[in-house]
Amino acid sequence: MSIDFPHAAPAQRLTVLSGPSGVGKGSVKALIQEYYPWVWLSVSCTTRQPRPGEVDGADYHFVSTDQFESMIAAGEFLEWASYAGNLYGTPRGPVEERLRAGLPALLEIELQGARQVRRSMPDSQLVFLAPPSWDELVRRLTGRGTEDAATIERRLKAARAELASEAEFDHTVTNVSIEQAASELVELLGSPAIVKSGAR
Ligand SMILES: Nc1ncnc2c1ncn2[C@@H]1O[C@H](COP(=O)(O)OP(=O)(O)OP(=O)(O)O)[C@@H](O)[C@H]1O
Ligand SMILES: Nc1nc2c(ncn2[C@@H]2O[C@H](COP(=O)(O)O)[C@@H](O)[C@H]2O)c(=O)[nH]1
Repeated sequence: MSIDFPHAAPAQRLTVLSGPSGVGKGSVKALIQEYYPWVWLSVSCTTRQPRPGEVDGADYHFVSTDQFESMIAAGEFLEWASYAGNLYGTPRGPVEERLRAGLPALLEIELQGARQVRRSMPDSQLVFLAPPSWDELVRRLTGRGTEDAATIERRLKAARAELASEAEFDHTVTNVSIEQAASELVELLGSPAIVKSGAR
């Protein structure tokens, strides 16, 4: 069944969540998946090795560098970037399908990718997830315990540039608590779209 109200939800647009490594993007995303299941999240491709507990196809599509490069050549990415020694990209098809159906979509990506989306889809809204302080960011990134010292150093170097880019974003959400940040982000996504037939 398809319902067409005269004042149906406006055409949905893409929302991009970005912010420095360790700020809590993944944590906010996980809470949104659990408590706001109507929010659709893109699953990225990456050449990085899975962390313990990460599931292929759910957290990421873990691919080889050859596979990733073939996807670039075939134009399969909406955006992609090299970040801290690995490649990351958003598969174009699922996002475009979602937006064509008039449903909101959320990407969690780093700064270079956010800039590409801004250029190719100027209608998208860019949300910056900020840490309460630099010291807290360092604490979160090191406390996660998933990267070695050299990788943490690389990510903190990138974080300085990412923090300096905040003014390029449409909105800032400060991640004081995961629940508060998730709720502010969901507010920015707008109310759940009217679900059309066949779309979830
Ligand atoms: N509001 C918060 N308060 C305290 N700790 C937090 C908060 N948000 C996230 N954390 C913790 O900070 C660490 C980093 O969080 P997370 O992995 O979600 O960051 P990220 O932005 O996704 O990082 P990356 O970009 O490197 O993947 C985790 O150990 C997480 O539990
Ligand atoms: N440009 C893109 N960046 C992405 C994508 N998927 C994730 N990311 C970002 O990469 C870093 C590192 O992630 P991690 O899981 O290795 O810690 C982080 O900032 C992610 O937001 C993507 O498809 N494109």
